[in-house]
Amino acid sequence: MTSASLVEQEVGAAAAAPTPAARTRGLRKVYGSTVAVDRVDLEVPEGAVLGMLGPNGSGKTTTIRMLLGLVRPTSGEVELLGRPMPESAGITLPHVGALVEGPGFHPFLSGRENLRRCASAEPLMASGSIRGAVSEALERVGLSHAADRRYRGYSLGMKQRMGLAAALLLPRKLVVLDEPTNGLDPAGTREVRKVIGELHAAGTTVIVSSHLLAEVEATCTHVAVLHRGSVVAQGELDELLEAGSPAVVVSTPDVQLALDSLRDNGIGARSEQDGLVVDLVGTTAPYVVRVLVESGVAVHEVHRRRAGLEDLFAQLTESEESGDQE
Ligand SMILES: Nc1ncnc2c1ncn2[C@@H]1O[C@H](COP(=O)(O)OP(=O)(O)OP(=O)(O)O)[C@@H](O)[C@H]1O
Repeated sequence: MTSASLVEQEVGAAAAAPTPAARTRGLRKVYGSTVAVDRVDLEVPEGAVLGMLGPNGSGKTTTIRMLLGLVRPTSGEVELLGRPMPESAGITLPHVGALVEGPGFHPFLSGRENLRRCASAEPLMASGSIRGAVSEALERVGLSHAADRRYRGYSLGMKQRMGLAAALLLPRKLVVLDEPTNGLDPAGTREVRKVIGELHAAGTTVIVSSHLLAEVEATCTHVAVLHRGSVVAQGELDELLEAGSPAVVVSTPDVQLALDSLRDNGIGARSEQDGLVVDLVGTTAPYVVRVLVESGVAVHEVHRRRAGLEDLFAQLTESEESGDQE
């Protein structure tokens, strides 16, 4: 291959690299003596559903606010849809739907009237589409029945649904939801899950912060775990779960014999509901099976155990002197 064609190939590869929907570099926010966010390098691929996880006070909301240009970083950079924030807010934000704390609806207007006001303020909304878009958004979040009641009388969950409806008024490239299931009943939580699934299917990138690990595990393709203002893990959910605490589950009637022989060989194991869980730290599955078989243990089945998000989260955030501000 000539050097010219090599250069062409490299240029082509660089041009083909997709721009992340959101990216931060060295993001930091300090409030007085509190470092709310520190050295955060976040990368949210286009089309991903990224779950932002972290204990209370770990910096999720502050990071989201900086992404949206609502809070100016002390230092570091934010790019949203390939453009710097907050400088490009005017161009970028019409393509971004956001549910963040305190959406500021008018208490004496109905839900429908409030959403009409939001819709008329949307630069990309054609005035002839407002009526239909508002009804559709109300329907999607399950608020149609209460649409003509005053916002003031809405419950916390209904107010949360209104915020979500405002984020969904238009097709967006990116939707950012800060704790969208806060205050919602189980039906509301299921609806949020459904909405996230629909957004994902339509190719919209979603960033969602949550305390509900099961929700994140069920809805997200990627996760970023924050701890004390810093990202301690991020990437594809499946890959992170594969990498976390490798173990195999062994089905055997000879549990005690198995535990004894593994212990004698320096291998960690414990009996759990679904079988004998053997840690693969410093050992391999074939070696474990050999030890068991040579000790006379009847091995009926062996399968790899994937760590749950809850285990991974605990490993990452319950460090030594973890003084989390719960
Ligand atoms: N406006 C502010 N002024 C002073 N301190 C702030 C401000 N906003 C956030 N903080 C502090 O920054 C840290 C991170 O807060 P943040 O709200 O980003 O965390 P979080 O992960 O969203 O928490 P939670 O899960 O409780 O909502 C906390 O110590 C918080 O007290």
